[in-house]
Amino acid sequence: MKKGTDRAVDGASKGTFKRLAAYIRHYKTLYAGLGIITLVKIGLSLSIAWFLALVTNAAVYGSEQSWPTLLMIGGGILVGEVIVHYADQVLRTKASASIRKDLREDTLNHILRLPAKCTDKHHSGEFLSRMTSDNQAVGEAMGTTLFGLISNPLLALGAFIYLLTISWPMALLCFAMGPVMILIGGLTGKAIRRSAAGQQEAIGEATVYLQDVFGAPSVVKAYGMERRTFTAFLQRSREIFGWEMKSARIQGGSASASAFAGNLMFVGAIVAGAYLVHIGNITVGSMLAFIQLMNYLVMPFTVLPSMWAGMQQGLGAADRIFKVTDAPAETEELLEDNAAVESLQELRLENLSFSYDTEGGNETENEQTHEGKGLKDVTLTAKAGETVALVGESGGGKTTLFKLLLGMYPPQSGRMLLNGEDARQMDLGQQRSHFAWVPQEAHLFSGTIRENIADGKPEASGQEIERAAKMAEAHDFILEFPEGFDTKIGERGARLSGGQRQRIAIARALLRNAPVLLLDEATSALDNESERKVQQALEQLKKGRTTFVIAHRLSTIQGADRIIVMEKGRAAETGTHAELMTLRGRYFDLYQAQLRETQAEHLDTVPVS
Ligand SMILES: Nc1ncnc2c1ncn2[C@@H]1O[C@H](COP(=O)(O)OP(=O)(O)OP(=O)(O)O)[C@@H](O)[C@H]1O
Repeated sequence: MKKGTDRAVDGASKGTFKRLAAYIRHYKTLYAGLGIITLVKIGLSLSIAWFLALVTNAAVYGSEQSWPTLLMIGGGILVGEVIVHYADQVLRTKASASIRKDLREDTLNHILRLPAKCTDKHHSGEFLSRMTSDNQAVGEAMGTTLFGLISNPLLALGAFIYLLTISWPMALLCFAMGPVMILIGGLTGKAIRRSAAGQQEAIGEATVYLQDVFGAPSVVKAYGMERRTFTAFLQRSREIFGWEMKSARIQGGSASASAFAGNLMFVGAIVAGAYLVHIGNITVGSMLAFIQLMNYLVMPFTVLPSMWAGMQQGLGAADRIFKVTDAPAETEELLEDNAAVESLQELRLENLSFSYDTEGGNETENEQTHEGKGLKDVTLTAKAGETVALVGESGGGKTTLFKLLLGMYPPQSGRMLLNGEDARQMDLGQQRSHFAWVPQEAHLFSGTIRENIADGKPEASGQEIERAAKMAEAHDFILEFPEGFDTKIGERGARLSGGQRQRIAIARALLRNAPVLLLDEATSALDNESERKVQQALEQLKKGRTTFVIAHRLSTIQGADRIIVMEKGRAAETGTHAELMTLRGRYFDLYQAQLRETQAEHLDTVPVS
């Protein structure tokens, strides 16, 4: 048993229930209706015992009730049962589904507003589990389980009161079995809760693992990872099985102990009832009613432990959901669609500094060990239409600079000025409306090509989308698909080539038409023809815009207005290609190294005749 699981179970507190009660309050009428139906259901159950006594006494002793009256009462009870069961089932499901819907929507609303510092740390599978299996568990707890927990004790109480009217010593004797049942439930309840939580955790881990595997089937195949993947999953699958068996054994033990106690009581009641009839203390009808009522008294105690476990499981799931929704969000509300601003004369960074380690909250430990994880004192100015190239070693901080420009992380010191206005004075949507970002991986969404391009500007007309596709050199290949712009591209664009995906991403950025373009160049991964097309598309995109480009091939950025060599988060060198070559520093070394590589490649490809 993992400690985390213990905490998750014990953490399912009154506070959690209070928070869920706030959701219930939105459906006061529905829950009040369900309360009434529960009472009617209990009344109907008890009336069956009463009816049993009436019919038996009519048969044995000939009572005042005529047979037609008895038939009408029986029919009435039956019709009532049908109506009440239907309403109960539908309304309980409605209650569950309503809570699940609200919670699901609130959870997504919050996840979408979480800052990058939080989303970077969590696996997307964890968020998915909160939205699906945990959501399901909470819904069940707040519907069927909650009303089961209310109606069963009420039914037992009703049966007890009725029993008192038949024979109070017997009623008290039966009720004395209650604590035995509660003891059995208490002994097993916690174990059931723990194994259920362990099971949920194991399922969560397996889901996260499978999500990674299913997300990259080609890598699994290319690296021959099938067996390893299968073996790794077997372990997880068997862990789930182990927890399930543990639950089954505990629940089996609990059920058989409860059944034994229940049967003992049942047999005892029949014998005692028969004796009371024999000595003329009660009628035969009362004895049958007594036996039926005893069922109502015993049954709740047998089902309550597993219902209580279900409630704890639901509260544990709610706790996990609330942990996500309690994480501070970066905005109060979901941002509006942030249409791009029209122009930007100047973007200026002044001594911008940022560290992932201090952002994570463990500054002292990491300050010496992870020097350079972030940005330090970056200062630069980019005017409208200028191109600033970021080059340098892997891990130098180039992507981090993009993240800060986009407001994914706040700078810890220094500032960013957009047309002289401090970005800290703007809301995040406003800040982001200055940028169009072409990430290294295209990050397309399932849906059609049209929908993906339109993500750049949701209200764009068909013509605008086609124009963007033409400028991005994507129009021709799009029309080669039978369904053209309405082609579904598959999960993350699986039906497109790498170059095609990038050109769609470029078309998306073109359509956005923002004054600053952030380009994480990934052309090195493409073949020459694709690269040429993507480069052409990029040239279109850069026209008239301020462009920040992360360049891996120095040959593509020689015309840049400014080249910045990033090293350990600092701008180690800044200048034009010519200036930096004259400087004979890091850029010069990088350039020479790439030149040698290119020449070696060229020599390798010259045919030997
Ligand atoms: N979310 C994160 N949390 C903690 N550290 C991070 C995070 N993202 C990046 N880093 C670290 O910050 C440093 C700078 O990373 P960054 O992605 O900016 O480098 P880069 O210059 O873009 O590298 P590359 O050229 O390889 O893409 C690296 O040491 C990296 O490990």
